[in-house]
Amino acid sequence: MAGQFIIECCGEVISFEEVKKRSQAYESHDLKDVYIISVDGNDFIDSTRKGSFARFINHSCSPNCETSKWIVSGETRVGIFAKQDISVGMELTYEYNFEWYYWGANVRCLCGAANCSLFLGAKCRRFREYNHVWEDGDDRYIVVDLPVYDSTDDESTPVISGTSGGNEHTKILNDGEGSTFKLEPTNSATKKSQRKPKLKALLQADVTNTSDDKDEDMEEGEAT
Ligand SMILES: C[S@@+](CC[C@H](N)C(=O)[O-])C[C@H]1O[C@@H](n2cnc3c(N)ncnc32)[C@H](O)[C@@H]1O
Repeated sequence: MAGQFIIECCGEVISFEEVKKRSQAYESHDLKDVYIISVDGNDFIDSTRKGSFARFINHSCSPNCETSKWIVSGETRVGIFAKQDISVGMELTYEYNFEWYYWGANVRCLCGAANCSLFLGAKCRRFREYNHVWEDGDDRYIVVDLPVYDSTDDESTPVISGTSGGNEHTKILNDGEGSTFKLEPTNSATKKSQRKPKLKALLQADVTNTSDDKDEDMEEGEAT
């Protein structure tokens, strides 16, 4: 049912400084998936090593769920809520609003939506600045020669530091732009000089709906 609470995003609550350290560590372990959500730019939820099942929800450009921040007993919590009626067996998805803090391999979006942006984070400013060339008098982008990571290439789940079921993350930030655009693969000679891929993007909860002082129990307990 639309508006229904589904699950809380739980994990380790960490600072941006810690996000940077962990992102580098995850990168060094060749962990490609991102499991870090920005709560407010200061606090981040990292569910790479521990967290709720929300960590397994994939992104879609046409999602059936959305994230929402709630203040519960003075503490900011992030929940996943249904945007529409969802039938049993349907995959849950939400819009990641990926943002890039560092340049890295681009992740091809596999959501399959008609309005798909083709790459995770394709709407954010840094992605566009790095990957696209503006055409004169045109507001479209041209995708240049990009390293692409396809998450379906991963056959096994990485293990981090002796923990089981480890996953990877890096970071994010919302773009706040939300413009629609078209991407055109090309081998254009206008390609920018290739920068060495370092870290990748982070993902942030869509925090458009903050509900204050709701003493709602979101069932999953406190973030660890
Ligand atoms: C929070 S995890 C989602 C769960 C992850 N797919 C898993 O199996 O553990 C986020 C990562 O999943 C992958 N992912 C999520 N949505 C995707 C999409 N629409 N297209 C491609 N990869 C996606 C990306 O690698 C992303 O960094």
